[in-house]
Amino acid sequence: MSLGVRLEGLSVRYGAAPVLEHTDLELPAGSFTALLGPSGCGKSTILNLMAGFVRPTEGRVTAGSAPVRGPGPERGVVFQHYALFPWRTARGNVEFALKRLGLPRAERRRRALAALAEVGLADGAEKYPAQLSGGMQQRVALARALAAEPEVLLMDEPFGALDALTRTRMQTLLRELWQRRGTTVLFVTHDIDEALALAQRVVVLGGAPGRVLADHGVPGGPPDPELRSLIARHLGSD
Ligand SMILES: Nc1ncnc2c1ncn2[C@@H]1O[C@H](COP(=O)(O)OP(=O)(O)OP(=O)(O)O)[C@@H](O)[C@H]1O
Repeated sequence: MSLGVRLEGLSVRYGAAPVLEHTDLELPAGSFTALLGPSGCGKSTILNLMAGFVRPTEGRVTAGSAPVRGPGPERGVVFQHYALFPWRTARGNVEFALKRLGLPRAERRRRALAALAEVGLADGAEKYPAQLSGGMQQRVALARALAAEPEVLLMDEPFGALDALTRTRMQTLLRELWQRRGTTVLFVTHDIDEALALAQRVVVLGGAPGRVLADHGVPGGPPDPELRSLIARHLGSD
């Protein structure tokens, strides 16, 4: 199941300076969009608006046909820093996140174990975060988001702290999860190659206040160097 998300006429100010002004962005249900842009242009703000953590100064955020008024279990979030409870096991961390859904204990356990297996961490379920590598901890954070069976997955530089090999593995895992589940994905990254490897569409945000500078579909198949250099030009990093 998946849900489309739409930002319409969005303006956000933290204090006096606008971060976003009259921004529109739509994520069609089931799509995989990467959001690229220089530091401070408002990428996380867009993700946080969709997550319901930030309220717009002006404009509307909707998920499906419902206005977004705060966080909700249909919108899962994964950050760069996994924010796991060190005193809970991997399974305990995932189960704890399911408490707010009001599920019975046995169902929480079943879902936690299934989500950990889905991210390839069945064997690490009883380990504590300190016993897991960074990549494994990020798998737990991903399982925590997936266990609630979200229709939208909002990911803010989730692989930014991982080494190159682990990062590639996590990208493959995420692509498979998306193909299997059909969840709508927004993936914020600084890395053009990561955006092109993962997404069906790359949106480039820039300027102050931030706005959409470019919006490109990504054809499947081998990487397209022309598209890469076009996006790099929009980013000003060519
Ligand atoms: N809670 C806040 N209070 C005040 N200013 C904020 C707040 N959150 C973000 N900002 C400012 O809003 C601007 C956009 O921030 P945002 O985190 O959305 O950008 P970003 O593109 O995600 O940056 P980065 O790539 O560095 O994470 C920045 O100038 C930032 O300093």
